[in-house]
Amino acid sequence: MPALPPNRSPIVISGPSGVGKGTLYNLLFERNPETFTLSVSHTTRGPRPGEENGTHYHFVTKEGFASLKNNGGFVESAQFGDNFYGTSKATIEEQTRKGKVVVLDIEMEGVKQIKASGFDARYVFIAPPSFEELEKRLRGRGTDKEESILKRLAQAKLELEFSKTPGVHDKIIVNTDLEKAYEELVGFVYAEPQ
Ligand SMILES: Nc1ncnc2c1ncn2[C@@H]1O[C@H](COP(=O)(O)OP(=O)(O)OP(=O)(O)O)[C@@H](O)[C@H]1O
Repeated sequence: MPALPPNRSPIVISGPSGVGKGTLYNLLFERNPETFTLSVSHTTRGPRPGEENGTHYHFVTKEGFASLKNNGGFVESAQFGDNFYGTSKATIEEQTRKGKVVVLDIEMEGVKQIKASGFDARYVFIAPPSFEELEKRLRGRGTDKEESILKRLAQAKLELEFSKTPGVHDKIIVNTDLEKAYEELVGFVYAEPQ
């Protein structure tokens, strides 16, 4: 595998919760540590124990966040509960300048925003082999309460529907077998620019 893919534009990975996005891109990082990096988001929520500013998130005040947003500094942003989250253009540009291919893990509304912003990226959707298998993975992961699992499954229906919109994603990978899905992702990421 060459050290750097010929196309270095950021990769936006989306797909329903529990489909295996994190599992897949973590393999990409583990196996190619010099090449890829996960985009670091901004958030107004406070750091949890062990979280470092600049590594897990850029922790900012609500005022700081609002000012960045008003200046068009985010390619996408969202509010969850009382907290704001966003992906800053400057952060991605800085990580790209350091020679890394930036991977972004973005949910559906964020993908719509990024696409609307005209941001130059490659869009990959990770799909489950079936809805039943998605539910099995979410339950098998053992990290979510029943209420959260039901919410994620309801949202998954919308995401799967959206993924059928022509022209939104450059690549759709069905994550049936993890190694095969990984190979497909690598094949796409290292492909020559069209
Ligand atoms: N191909 C696969 N076959 C079977 N299980 C898988 C496969 N890929 C991932 N999994 C498992 O599915 C579960 C969900 O994976 P993961 O946490 O990576 O999903 P995610 O899409 O990143 O979810 P979220 O958006 O909620 O962070 C994990 O327990 C993971 O080990």
